[in-house]
Amino acid sequence: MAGVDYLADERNKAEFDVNEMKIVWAGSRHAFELSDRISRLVASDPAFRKDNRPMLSRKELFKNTLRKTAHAWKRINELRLTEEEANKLRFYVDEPAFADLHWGMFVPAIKGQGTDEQHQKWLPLAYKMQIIGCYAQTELGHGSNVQGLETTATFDPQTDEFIIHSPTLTSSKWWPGGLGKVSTHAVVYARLITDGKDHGVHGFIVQLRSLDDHSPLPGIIVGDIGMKFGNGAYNTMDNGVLRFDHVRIPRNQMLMRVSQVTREGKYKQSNVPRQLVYGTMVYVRQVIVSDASYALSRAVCIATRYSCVRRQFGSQNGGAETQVIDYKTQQNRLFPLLASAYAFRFVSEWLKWLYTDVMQRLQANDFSTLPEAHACTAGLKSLTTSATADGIEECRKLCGGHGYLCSSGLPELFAVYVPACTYEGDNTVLLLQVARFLMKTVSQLGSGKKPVGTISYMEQAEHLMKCRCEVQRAEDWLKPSVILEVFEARATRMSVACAQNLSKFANPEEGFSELLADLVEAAIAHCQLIVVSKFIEKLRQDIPGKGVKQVLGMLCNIYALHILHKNLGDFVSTGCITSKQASLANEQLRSLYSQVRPNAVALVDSFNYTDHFLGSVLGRYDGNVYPNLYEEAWKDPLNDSVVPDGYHEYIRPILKQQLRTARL
Ligand SMILES: CC/C=C\C/C=C\C/C=C\CCCC(=O)SCCNC(=O)CCNC(=O)[C@H](O)C(C)(C)COP(=O)(O)OP(=O)(O)OC[C@H]1O[C@@H](n2cnc3c(N)ncnc32)[C@H](O)[C@@H]1OP(=O)(O)O
Ligand SMILES: Cc1cc2nc3c(=O)[nH]c(=O)nc-3n(C[C@H](O)[C@H](O)[C@H](O)COP(=O)(O)OP(=O)(O)OC[C@H]3O[C@@H](n4cnc5c(N)ncnc54)[C@H](O)[C@@H]3O)c2cc1C
Repeated sequence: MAGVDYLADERNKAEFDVNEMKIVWAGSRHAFELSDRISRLVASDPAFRKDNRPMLSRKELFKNTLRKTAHAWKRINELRLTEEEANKLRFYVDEPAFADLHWGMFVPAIKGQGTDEQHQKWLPLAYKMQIIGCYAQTELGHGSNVQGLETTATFDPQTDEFIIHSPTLTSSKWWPGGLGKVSTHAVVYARLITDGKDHGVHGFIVQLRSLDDHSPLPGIIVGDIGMKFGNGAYNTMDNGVLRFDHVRIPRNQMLMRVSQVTREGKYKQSNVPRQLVYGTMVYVRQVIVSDASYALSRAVCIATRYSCVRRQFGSQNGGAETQVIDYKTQQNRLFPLLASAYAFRFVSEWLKWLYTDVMQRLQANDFSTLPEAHACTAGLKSLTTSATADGIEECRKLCGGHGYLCSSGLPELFAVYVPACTYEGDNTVLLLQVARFLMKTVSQLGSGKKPVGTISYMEQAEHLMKCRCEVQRAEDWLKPSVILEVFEARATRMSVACAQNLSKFANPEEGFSELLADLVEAAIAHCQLIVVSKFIEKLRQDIPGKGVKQVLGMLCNIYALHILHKNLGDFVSTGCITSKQASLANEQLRSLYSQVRPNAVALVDSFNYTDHFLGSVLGRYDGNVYPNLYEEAWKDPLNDSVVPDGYHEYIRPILKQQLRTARL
């Protein structure tokens, strides 16, 4: 029945103003209106259809992506979209493509590491897509260890050129998105060698393919690295392999903001930290945190709506069965994910602010906040992508058997999302960067150097090492000051314990290696504290709209108490809380689930996702799941004929043979 809203009752239960919540989720009224307009534009354009993706072969899939990307670019130009609008359009098209890397990494790498002159030359070409670029850093033999890259860029003073070379098989560039079949150019990371001296890894703009016929330039071998996890999914992207055989580029194609090579071949470093060479990664990690909130919210939206539609058991006198969302087990799995989606949204807003602030400081040669920005982007990228990948899979299970169908949208979402735990820095490797930052901070306590920003809580280390949680009743867990102190105490105690254990080793690096697992846990505790504290900070702001702040308060408490519940070992073993207080936290959590329950559908409606973007029969806005699921099944190519291809070759002979055997 078209037009019936099967979730209307759920929507009527909401205790807050959904329209105001949509604005909170989007970040501002402007952001909401823009996002709403662009999502509808994409959803109404048949060229952006995506429901056939799992059925396509790799070649068809890739060509389809090329077609969509070209169409998107056409629309962006026809409609004269701003950069913000164009980014949203690509987001709602929802198909990983070479353009993500062009806009997301190639352009930012040139902007961040290029000189003014290089900006003038390359950015206009890139902005008009007259060249298409990728970010070629990872190699077959090294990804995490950037300092271990092998590709060389050797300066030739005779010709004023660099010679880019892949000396070994393991030095082949391997993974860059957009490289395999599309990019005309790349920012290539290679060891800079002048006068026989190795100056470490630097970025170079290298042309890979002819701008006339797209063939690889002399000395370049380039191709796609092959099928990846899942059908459809990330296979729309041409992750590539690239080898150089003494390819020459002009000297002015080394990105020279951080360091320069003169005409004479002299290596000079600007008065900026060498880590700025890694600046594009910091930028993208911050974007990835924001994307985590979108990916998780999408899965949660599907699982929440479907959990209201789906009924199992509990029928009384022939009445309706129980909606599965009313089972406390379902709530205990789903509502923390709903809360996490909101928590990640708010922490990513803050991270974007932090990143912008660091960039402004860099312009003024103030590098003081760079280490914190690195630790926060690395740690939050790791925390949010791991939680999101696990959360999407949990949402699939929350949808029972139907969640396993591609038409649920969840298998593809998981397959597309899960590499986020690896790309832009393996999540464990990134947490170890946070751990280094924490150990450095602890070692400086009492030295007069004040910990600032997200680590400023360590200034109270003396208090946090011995404080006792004051919770006596379940409601005490609703006090933000109580939650903050407990999370700060846990993070401090775990870091200090690691530092104390490290100090027992004569060689600190050996100690670090031995304690890696504990260090990762301390880093997670610190990152979880950041997420909790930014949620609490958000709630201190003026948030208009009936009931909006109240329901966000519930989500904030669910996020914090669920983390506490899942990590009780940490909280109890460090003496931050007692086991009695742990059970009071659990009691409060159950009560919060009951409070959130009537608001669940409205909370996912607040994401304002179109059915096109969700791409899920189970998550449809109108909740009309069964007829559509039924109809969807018949669209499968296997159902094109009643008797399948292969019947005569393979099924019939078996059946006949069985008949003969039966007669014997
Ligand atoms: C708009 C849309 C955007 C994009 C589209 C989104 C998604 C597209 C999909 C996929 C894109 C994926 C792209 C990629 O994967 S690109 C490749 C990414 N590769 C990595 O992330 C590699 C990870 N490894 C590293 O980053 C580094 O090797 C390292 C682990 C950080 C170690 O570096 P190293 O030089 O050896 O440093 P250390 O000796 O450990 O530290 C020295 C010193 O430097 C500090 N440091 C390290 N990194 C940074 C940084 N980025 N910024 C600032 N400072 C940094 C470190 O803390 C240490 O400081 P000390 O004070 O302790 O000396
Ligand atoms: C879909 C996708 C897209 C990508 N796009 C790009 C791109 O556009 N451009 C680009 O340059 N690269 C890209 N990459 C590469 C990506 O950045 C790397 O794969 C990533 O940085 C991880 O590095 P690795 O593969 O070397 O992992 P490895 O470092 O080999 O990790 C293997 C295991 O070793 C562990 N490990 C490694 N080092 C340590 C350590 N020091 N301590 C403890 N444990 C450790 C890791 O935790 C992991 O479990 C992409 C990758 C994927 C999957």
